[in-house]
Amino acid sequence: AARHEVTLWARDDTQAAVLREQRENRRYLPGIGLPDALAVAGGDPVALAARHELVIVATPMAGLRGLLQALAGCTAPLAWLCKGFESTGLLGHEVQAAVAPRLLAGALTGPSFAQEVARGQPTALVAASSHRAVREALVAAFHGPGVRVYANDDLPGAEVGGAVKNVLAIATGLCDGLQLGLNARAALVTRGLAEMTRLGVALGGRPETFMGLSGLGDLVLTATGDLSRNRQVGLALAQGRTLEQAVQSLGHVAEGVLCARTVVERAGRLGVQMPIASAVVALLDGTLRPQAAVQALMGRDPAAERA
Ligand SMILES: NC(=O)C1=CN([C@@H]2O[C@H](COP(=O)(O)OP(=O)(O)OC[C@H]3O[C@@H](n4cnc5c(N)ncnc54)[C@H](O)[C@@H]3O)[C@@H](O)[C@H]2O)C=CC1
Ligand SMILES: O=C(CO)COP(=O)(O)O
Repeated sequence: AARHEVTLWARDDTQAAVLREQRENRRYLPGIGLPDALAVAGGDPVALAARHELVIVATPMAGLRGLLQALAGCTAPLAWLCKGFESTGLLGHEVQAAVAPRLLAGALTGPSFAQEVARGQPTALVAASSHRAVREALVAAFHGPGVRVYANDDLPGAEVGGAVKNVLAIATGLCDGLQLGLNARAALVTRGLAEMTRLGVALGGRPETFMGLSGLGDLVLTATGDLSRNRQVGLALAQGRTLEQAVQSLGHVAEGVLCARTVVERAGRLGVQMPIASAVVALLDGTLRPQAAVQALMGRDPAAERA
């Protein structure tokens, strides 16, 4: 908003009025004032999008389909921020191909806790899209003193990284909550990266994407940073809380909880092995206790180290 004319759109008109009056999102981003220059609107998103040069969709995965459907005729470049698989089993670009194939679209992703971005702390992101116009619009809008934006045309790879790291952050939260040690955490992150890469390549991503900001970068941030909601779920489960309690006390979306099963099912259909993600599914289901999950992962047969 310091460099461009920006409108924040809220799907609920009452909420838009509250944001306009309080200049703060007290429920979801407390303590961070909205810049004076930022306009806040409710109403029709289609008419609003038609008056802007770039559209950013900042819903959870569950809200992406509806908004893309509404904005299907939009001619401005559009990018979503959500990271996960939809409950149908689709990634964001697959949802878009189904409901709004003509959009010039992509994802803005990478290691970026919202609170730190909002405070202007240094952050590096990835503008992922097969469309050059989208990559360039995202770099032009966001690249600046506080944010570096790298362009990548591998949208499937960037999306798999953002989705799978959430599931792996639940595992590392559990690992740390159970005090299994720093060796165990490093092993989980590294072998988790191998799982992410295997699935991502099978879904059309390029191997090097997983070594970049949207893969390794976001995995390191989310698996080790206590601001992560997915990691917090793992920590809460380690304290003996039920999944319901862990999710309720969070008060925010934890996409890894919602898509862990989908990740493992899609991997299964492609013949991709994901032992850590599978253990997370069993832990979330309550069919495996944490100690049994550790034994199961450590008891696997020896294997050659490769992705
Ligand atoms: N918070 C963070 O640091 C980051 C979050 N993300 C991703 O962005 C997405 C949203 O995350 P947050 O805003 O942090 O979650 P949040 O739980 O803090 O806020 C969710 C927001 O989405 C709205 N919402 C909920 N269901 C909706 C629906 N069906 N349709 C439209 N809007 C809906 C809520 O009213 C609320 O404003 C997630 O996919 C998350 O993985 C990505 C990068 C960083
Ligand atoms: O994606 C994120 C940081 O890049 C936020 O992760 P959480 O959703 O686990 O908080």
